[in-house]
Amino acid sequence: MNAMTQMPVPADRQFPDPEGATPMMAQYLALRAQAPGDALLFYRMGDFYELFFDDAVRASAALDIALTKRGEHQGQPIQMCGVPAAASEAYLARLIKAGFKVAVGEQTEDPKAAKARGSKSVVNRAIRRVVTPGTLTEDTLLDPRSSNRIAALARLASGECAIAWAEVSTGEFAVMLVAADNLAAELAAMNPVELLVEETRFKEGGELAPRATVTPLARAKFDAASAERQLKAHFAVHELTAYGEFTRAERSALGALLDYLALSQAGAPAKLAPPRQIAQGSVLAVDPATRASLEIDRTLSGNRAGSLLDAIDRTVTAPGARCLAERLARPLTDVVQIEQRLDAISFFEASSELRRDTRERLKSAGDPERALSRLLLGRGGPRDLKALAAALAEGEALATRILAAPLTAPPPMVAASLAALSLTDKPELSALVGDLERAILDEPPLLARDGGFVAPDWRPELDETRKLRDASRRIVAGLQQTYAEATGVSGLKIRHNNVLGYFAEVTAKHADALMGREDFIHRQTMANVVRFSTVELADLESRISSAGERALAMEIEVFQGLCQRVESLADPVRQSARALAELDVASGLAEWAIETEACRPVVEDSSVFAVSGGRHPVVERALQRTGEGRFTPNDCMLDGAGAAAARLIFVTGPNMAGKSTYLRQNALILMLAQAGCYVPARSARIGVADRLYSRVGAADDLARGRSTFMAEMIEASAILNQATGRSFVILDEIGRGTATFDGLSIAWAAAEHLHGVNQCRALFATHYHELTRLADDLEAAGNCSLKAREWKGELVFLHEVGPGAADRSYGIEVARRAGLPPVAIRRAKTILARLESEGAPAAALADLPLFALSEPVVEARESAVELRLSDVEPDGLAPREALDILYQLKALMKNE
Ligand SMILES: Nc1ncnc2c1ncn2[C@@H]1O[C@H](COP(=O)(O)OP(=O)(O)OP(=O)(O)O)[C@@H](O)[C@H]1O
Repeated sequence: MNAMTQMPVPADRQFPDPEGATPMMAQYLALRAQAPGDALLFYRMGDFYELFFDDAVRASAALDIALTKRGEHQGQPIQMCGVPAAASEAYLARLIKAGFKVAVGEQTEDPKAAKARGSKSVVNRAIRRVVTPGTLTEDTLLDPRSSNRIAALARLASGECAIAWAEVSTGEFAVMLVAADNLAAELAAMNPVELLVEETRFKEGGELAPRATVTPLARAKFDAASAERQLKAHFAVHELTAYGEFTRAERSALGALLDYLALSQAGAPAKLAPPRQIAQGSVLAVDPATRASLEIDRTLSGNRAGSLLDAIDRTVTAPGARCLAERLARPLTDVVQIEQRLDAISFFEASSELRRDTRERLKSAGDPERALSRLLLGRGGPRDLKALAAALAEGEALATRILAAPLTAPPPMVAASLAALSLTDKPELSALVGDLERAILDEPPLLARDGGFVAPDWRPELDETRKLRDASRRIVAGLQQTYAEATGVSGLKIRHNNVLGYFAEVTAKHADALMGREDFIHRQTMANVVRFSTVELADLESRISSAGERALAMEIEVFQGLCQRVESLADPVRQSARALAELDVASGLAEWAIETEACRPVVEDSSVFAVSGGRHPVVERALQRTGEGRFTPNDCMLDGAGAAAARLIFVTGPNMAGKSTYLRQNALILMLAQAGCYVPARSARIGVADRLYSRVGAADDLARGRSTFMAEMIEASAILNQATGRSFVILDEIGRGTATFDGLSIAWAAAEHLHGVNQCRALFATHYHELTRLADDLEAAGNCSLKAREWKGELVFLHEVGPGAADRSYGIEVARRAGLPPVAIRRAKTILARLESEGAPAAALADLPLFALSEPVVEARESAVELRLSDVEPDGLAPREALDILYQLKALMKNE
C-alpha cells in the first residue's frame, strides 16, 4: 500500500444535519454519525448497499460506478451510488485495496415487521461491522499465503514504547516492548496491514510502517488504566498477571487494539487468544532497509517471485506458507528454540517416504485457521464446518502415520504437533469431528442462510419435514396433468412466483376455458398469458412453505449447535491447525534442503561465523533457470572476538565479480540459520547475532525527500550507532555516492569504527583499494577478493573468493562489455594509464581510488592533435589516407 492510499477519507468530514429529513434519510444520517468519519457507510436497502452524499462521490470514483441522485435534502439533491449486496465482497475488496474503510449498516428486522408498525416506518438498521484492512476475515479478501496483521503502537511520554498486534483471522494476540530506535525494525518484521497510532503520531506512523494503512485514534484510546479494565473484562480474568507482567506501554497498546477490534466488529469482538508477551531481544532485529535490500519476502520491485521466501518455500498449505513467512520475518536468538526447529527438519529429512506421505496428506488439510476464525466471528458457513472436520481428521491420520513410522522417536516440536493432532485423548473433539462429518453434506453451500446442507439421517424430524415438502411438490407437479385434462387445455402450466405463489397459467386464447369455472380463480391477465389460482394449490403452497420454513429453521439450529461446539473447543482446534502448519513448514524445509543440498547449520552462542561452500539461494536458482552456468560456492570465516578469524573483512574485486552476491549470501545464511532453517552451504557454524544490518546500494528515497547519498548515510549512521559486538553487518561500497575523497574518508572512518567501537562481525565491499591497507593496521581485520582472469583478451569472472586484496578492478573492461562507445573507452584507458604512471607524486593522487574519475583528470585535457591521433588506426590506413591525416594534423597545430 503506498502513501497515496493512506487515509483517503478525512475523519472530520461534515454530513448535513437531519433537520427536515425524510424518516429514512434521518435514519441514514443517524447511522452516518455513528460510523467512523474516515469510513464509507454501506447502507443496506433491499438487495443493494447504497452510499449517499460525500461517501457516494468517493465510492463512485474509486469503483468507477454511476453517481446518481435520489430525492433532495434541505433543497439540495442527494448524491447516491450503490452496489448489489450479492456482489458486495468484490466491491469491498476493491475499496479496501484502495485504502478505504467501510462501515456496513444492515437491516436488523424483516421489512414485514416494519410495515406492521405502520406504513411510514423505516426498517431498523444498525452498523454490523467496520471493514478495515486489518480486520478482514473473508477468504476472498485475504491473501491465503500471507498473514493479515493489525498492530497498535503505544509511545508514552517517558519514551517507553510497545507494539501490540493481532491477527483477527487466527486469533493471534501479542505484545512486546520495543526500544524507540528499533520500532521500524520491529514493524518491518511484523509487517502489519494496518497500524493504529495516537492521532498526533499519524505522520510518524506512516514513516515507521510505510506499507500499512495508518489509522489515527484519539489519545484516550491509549489510556493504560481503561485498557486494563477492558482486557480483564474481555478475557474474564481478575488480574492480567495471569498472562504476564505487562508494563504501562504494553497495556496501553493492547487496550487500544482490543477496543478498535471490538468497535470494528460492532460489539462482537474477535475471539482472540490471551495476550502473549514477547520478550525483548528474543528476535533477530532486522531494520526495514536491511529487510528490503536482502529481498526477504519480496524483491525491491515488490514481487514475491525472486525473494528468499519464494526460493525456499515448499509448503503445500496456506497456513504453512504463512508460518514460514513468519519465521523468516522474525528469526530467533535463542539457540535451544532454533535447535528444536532444526531437529524437526532433520526428522523429515531422514525419511523421504515419510516426508512424501506427510506432504501428500497435508495437501487436503485446507485452511482450518481461517475457517475457525470465520465461525467464531459468526461469519462462517457450512463449508467452514466441513473444512474443519476434514482438517482435524486429516491431522489425526497424519499423526498416526508419523507415529507408526519405523524411525527414532520424533523430536520435541514434532512430538508436540502430533500430540495436538491426536484425537484419541480428546473425546469431545473426536466426537465433534465425527458429528461434523456425518451432519454436513459433502459439498455444502457457502452460507447457512438458505439451508440445504444438513445430511439425510442426521435429524429424523428434518428428514420427515423434507419428505412432506417434497411430497407436496410432487403433488403440485401431478396437478398440472390433472388440470390440463379437466380443462382440456393441454398447454396449461403450473408455475410459481413470490407474489401469487403456485398458479395455473394458460395462453390468452385458452383463458376462456378456465374463466367460467368455479374451481379456477382468475388472478392476473398479462399480455400473452392469464393466471389462475385454486384452493388446492393455495393449500399445497402453504404446506410446502411451512415445511420449507420448518426445515430451514431446523438446519439453522443444527448449524448453530455445531458452531457452539466448535467455539467451546476453539483452543484445541486452533492448536491442531497450528500443528498442521508447523509440520508443513518442517517437511517443506526438509524437501527444499534435499532438493538444493542445503545443510543443517551448527548454531551456537558464540561470535563465530564459519561457512564453507556457501551459496546465494536466489542467484543460484536464477542461474539454473536461465542456464547461465553453475553458482560458485564460497567460504566465509569471521570471528567477532578476532580470535579464530578476522572480525572485519574487506571484500574487493572487479565490478561484476560477485561482491554483492557474496555479502548478501552470508547475511541470508545467518538469517536462515536463526530462523531455524537449513542453509545453502556445505557446512556452517553460526554464532547467534542480535541484529543484522545490510547497507547494499540504496535506491533513491525520493518519496521521502532523500537523495541516494543521504539515504546511504542515514542507514550507515544507524549501523554505527546501534551495532553491538553480537551484530552482523554487511556494507557494500559505502561512500561511493559523493566526491572521491569524501567517500574514501567516510568509508575509512566507518571501517575503523566498526572494527574498534562496534566490534561486530562485518563484511565490507569496496572499490577503494586504499582501504585494503587498513587490514595490516587493524588487529582483527582482513582482506579477501573475488578473482577474475584475462583470457584471450576477454575478462573471465571466476566468482571465487580468495585471500588478499584484488590487484585490479577491470572497471573499464566492464564498461566496454556494457557497450560504452569505443572512443570513450580509449579515453578512459589513457586517463587510467596516466593516473597509474604518475605513481605517487602527490598525496592526493596517491589516495585516489583506483578507478574513479576525479578532478586532476579534468585538468589533463588533451590537445586537438592528440585527440585526432587517438582515433587513428595506422594498420588500417592506405598510404594516401595517411598523407591526408598528416595534412589535417598540421592544420590543427596551426589552430592551437
Ligand atoms: N558465486 C557466484 N557464482 C556464479 N555467478 C555469480 C556468483 N556471484 C555472482 N555471480 C554472477 O555475477 C553477477 C554480478 O554479481 P554482483 O552483483 O554480486 O557483482 P559485484 O562484484 O557486486 O558488482 P559491482 O561491483 O558492479 O556492484 C550476478 O548477477 C551473478 O549472475
